[in-house]
Amino acid sequence: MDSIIIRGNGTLNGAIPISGAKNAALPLMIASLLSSEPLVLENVPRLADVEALKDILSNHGVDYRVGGKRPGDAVTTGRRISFRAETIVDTTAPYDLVRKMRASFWVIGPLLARCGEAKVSLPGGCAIGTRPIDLFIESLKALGAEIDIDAGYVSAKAPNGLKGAHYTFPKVSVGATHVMLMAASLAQGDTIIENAAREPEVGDLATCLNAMGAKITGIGTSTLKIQGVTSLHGATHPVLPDRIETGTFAACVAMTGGDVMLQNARPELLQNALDVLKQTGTNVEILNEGIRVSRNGGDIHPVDFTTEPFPGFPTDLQAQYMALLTRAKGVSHVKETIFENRFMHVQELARLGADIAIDGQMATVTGVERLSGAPVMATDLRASMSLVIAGLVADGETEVNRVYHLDRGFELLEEKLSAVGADIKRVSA
Ligand SMILES: CC(=O)N[C@H]1[C@@H](OP(=O)(O)OP(=O)(O)OC[C@H]2O[C@@H](n3ccc(=O)[nH]c3=O)[C@H](O)[C@@H]2O)O[C@H](CO)[C@@H](O)[C@@H]1O
Ligand SMILES: C=C(OP(=O)(O)O)C(=O)O
Repeated sequence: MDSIIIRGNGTLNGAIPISGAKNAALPLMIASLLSSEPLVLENVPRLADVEALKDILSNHGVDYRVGGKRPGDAVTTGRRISFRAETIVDTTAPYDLVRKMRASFWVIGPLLARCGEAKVSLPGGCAIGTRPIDLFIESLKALGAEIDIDAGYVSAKAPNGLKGAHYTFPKVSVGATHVMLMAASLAQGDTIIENAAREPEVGDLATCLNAMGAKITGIGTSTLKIQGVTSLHGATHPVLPDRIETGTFAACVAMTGGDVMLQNARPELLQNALDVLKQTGTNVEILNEGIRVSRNGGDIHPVDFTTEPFPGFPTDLQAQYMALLTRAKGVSHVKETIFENRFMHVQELARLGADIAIDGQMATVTGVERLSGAPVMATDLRASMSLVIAGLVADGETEVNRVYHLDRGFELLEEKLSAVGADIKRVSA
């Protein structure tokens, strides 16, 4: 099995191109199930999750073609992929395919809306909490679906089509909002979704659906209004830049010091996280080309933050920022409110010399003078990345195992970090 070897070796300098967002690309790809015409996505990142979803969509009858980048496109890493679901050949998403990735469960929305039925295995995904599906079930029932859960599968039926409804989510859910948006786009009549997730990836999906002929208003707010239409057509849509990758590389530079331009990054997608970064003493400059992050010596200041739904601090950056704070001059507090089990990186950061105490949802991070390299492994994607960040300044060699987690969500990780001066390489055992 591959591992990543990092040697702490000083500052990072240069430029890193930001890829298309994993968490936008996945629901956009799933939206291709809603139309018999091609949905062309640009700037699709090369990630294990994208590959896994291609297999799942193929099983339903989606034909995909990978094209080159657009002429003149500044992004060198993304791809243009055309997805076409001319006919849906199978409305079942089997366990073997769905277990690899949580988002694959979301096919339930478009399959149900287009075919009147779907049978989807209960999902897998990052081991960060129990991750129930009650909000999906309740919101689809509000649209008139009949739902049955048996033998690890959710079977949904709407033989006479879905009907528009007024539904208020009792809790903000990104995935359940994606699914309800897709389902309501092809429902009869109007739907109002209240307490919808406002994450930029939800807005990206809604914008793409509108380009396909959907009628969605309120994009970017917590109230989405959808006028159902009878069919959707093809469209071309660029995947949003990855705000989590942006925040992650920003944390790398804050950790090592140096000066890096995050090309194509968009500050409005992670304002809260950039504000927290500034409080650590890191410079953040917004330029036409992207976001420039620099820190020239001096201490990392301690800071307190709490994860919250957008526009709050994203849970998907919690582990990476915690890694940064392990080297702060003083005590920081990190509160995780989205997932109940998202401190799995703490134990591994401790192996590198970090001083972190956990009490329920709160982690107290006491900065240390020095981290020292060791073999480590994490149980999820962002946790793995926190170990890479710590490894960038640790003395000696840090070996991060279970690299398949990183491959789910960080495109060309070693290439991008090596290009700005990090000593990082992948080795096969
Ligand atoms: C592929 C993708 O985009 N994944 C992101 C998505 O995950 P995902 O869409 O799975 O996360 P949700 O927003 O649904 O989860 C938020 C909270 O709601 C709870 N919940 C969710 C659904 C449900 O039916 N019942 C319920 O109780 C979850 O357990 C969690 O506590 O948003 C998360 C929160 O920003 C991110 O960390 C993930 O990276
Ligand atoms: C938690 C994540 O992904 P997933 O929802 O696919 O598990 C993530 O991207 O950090």
